[in-house]
Amino acid sequence: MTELALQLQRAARKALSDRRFRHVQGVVETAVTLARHYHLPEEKAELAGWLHDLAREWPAERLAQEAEQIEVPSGFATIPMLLHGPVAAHMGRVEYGILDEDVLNAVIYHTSGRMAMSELEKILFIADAVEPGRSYPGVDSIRQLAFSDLDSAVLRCLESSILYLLERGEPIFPLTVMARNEYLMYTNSKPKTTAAMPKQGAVE
Ligand SMILES: Nc1ncnc2c1ncn2[C@@H]1O[C@H](COP(=O)(O)OP(=O)(O)O)[C@@H](O)[C@H]1O
Repeated sequence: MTELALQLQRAARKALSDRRFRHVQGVVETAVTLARHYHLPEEKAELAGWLHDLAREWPAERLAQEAEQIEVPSGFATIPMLLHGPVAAHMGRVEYGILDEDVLNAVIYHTSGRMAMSELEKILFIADAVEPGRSYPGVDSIRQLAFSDLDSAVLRCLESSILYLLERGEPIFPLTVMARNEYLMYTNSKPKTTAAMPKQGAVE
């Protein structure tokens, strides 16, 4: 593990409850495994994993206050819980000197997803949804799908997330819907994989 990864791991340990820290460990493990599988830089996947939830346990008011001081992509502030990604990316930049835009974007969009995600963004997005601690209908088939077809796995994660939000009567960030439509179109236009498509399921 690099010194920077170690620093971020310690920061996550300090900032998060035991339960959430275990989730973050699971995300790192899953993201690094996926990166290795797809021949992507494992070190970036690890950094993004340790960083992504650093502000996840901040109260909504603190996130909203912080978001006024920093640059946040448009629309995020309308759903305060989504701000934990952009806030963590800002911390990565100013407190830990992470300047890699791909790592920072993966962290910014790890909850919402977005259209045209980079491979690293997709990996963190999927890892957050399917790390070993996650349990919801369909999660096992998304886990398998992630190793054969990243885009289809992204689509299933987006749809699970949308279903979960609908069932709970929560607002849905428009970027998530736009991403779902794009990945739907994209995966429909690709030759079908043999991997089993999961049933609908909600992200916890
Ligand atoms: N695409 C989205 N649009 C709107 N709200 C969302 C979206 N994704 C997540 N949320 C909200 O943000 C909260 C935190 O999401 P997330 O970080 O994925 O949760 P978790 O604690 O399970 O990792 C969710 O419980 C939900 O209320």
